[in-house]
Amino acid sequence: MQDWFDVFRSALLRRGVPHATVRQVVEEARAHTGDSGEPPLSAFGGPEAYADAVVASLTPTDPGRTRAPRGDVLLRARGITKRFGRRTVLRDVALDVHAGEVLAIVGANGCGKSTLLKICAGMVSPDSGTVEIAGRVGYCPQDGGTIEFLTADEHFQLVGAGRGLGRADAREHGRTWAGRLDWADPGATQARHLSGGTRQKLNLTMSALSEPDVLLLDEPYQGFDRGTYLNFWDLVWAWRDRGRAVVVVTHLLAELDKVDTVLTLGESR
Ligand SMILES: Nc1ncnc2c1ncn2[C@@H]1O[C@H](COP(=O)(O)OP(=O)(O)OP(=O)(O)O)[C@@H](O)[C@H]1O
Repeated sequence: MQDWFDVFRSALLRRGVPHATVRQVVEEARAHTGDSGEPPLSAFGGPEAYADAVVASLTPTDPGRTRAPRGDVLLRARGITKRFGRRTVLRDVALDVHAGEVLAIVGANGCGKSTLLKICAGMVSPDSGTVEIAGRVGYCPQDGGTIEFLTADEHFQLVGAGRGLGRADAREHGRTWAGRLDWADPGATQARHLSGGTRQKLNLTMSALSEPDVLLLDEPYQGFDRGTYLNFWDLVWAWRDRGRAVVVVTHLLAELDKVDTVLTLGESR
């Protein structure tokens, strides 16, 4: 039987996608399934339909399409350079994200997407450059971020305390956000017993719970089933419509029609 990625590659070439782009898209799809362990058929659906979605996302969107009006810049980064040892991962990167804007960071594996997000979140220091944030920041990591022996409710209480919520209020807010991600009963299960996708729901719920002005999301949908994945984008658009600035690191080029702005690392914006 032909490999899913071979069929996908042929489907993209048949649709006239340039070879270099096909290579990048296939590599990114492979990386996504490699990271999540999910088979490509369940992650992306059929290769022909996914090729259609990728082609649609690569086609310039209708400029008349309605977008929420943009407000002030809530996240501004300038001259961000980061080296690990002798390798320069980020060189002079600049970024503006406005209130009411969703920006995607894309690029090849290892180009520094997660590093840039951590620098914006204040978790990693750049070698040079500045980050200015207006308001509160929420950060959802690609993995980790939960505490093994705490229950979901205890996570909500911990994060809620940071914004002055009492325990009961924090639990209620957390459960409401979890419900929007199809997670009906977060309650008393310790994080170590949650599936990978449910841990990501916990991470995302904690990011939302702090009611941030700027949301930094590092491939937050790993392990989500299709319904939760769609709910995730509804949430992102609801945040945008409420004037939040949202940054999503993604491997999936078919998502790019869901965002307002794309920053491709390694190229100018
Ligand atoms: N703490 C660290 N120490 C040394 N090298 C690091 C560290 N963090 C990241 N790197 C390296 O920096 C490069 C960029 O990593 P980063 O995780 O930011 O890339 P990415 O674009 O998010 O990758 P992916 O698409 O695979 O998630 C990689 O080569 C990685 O190995």
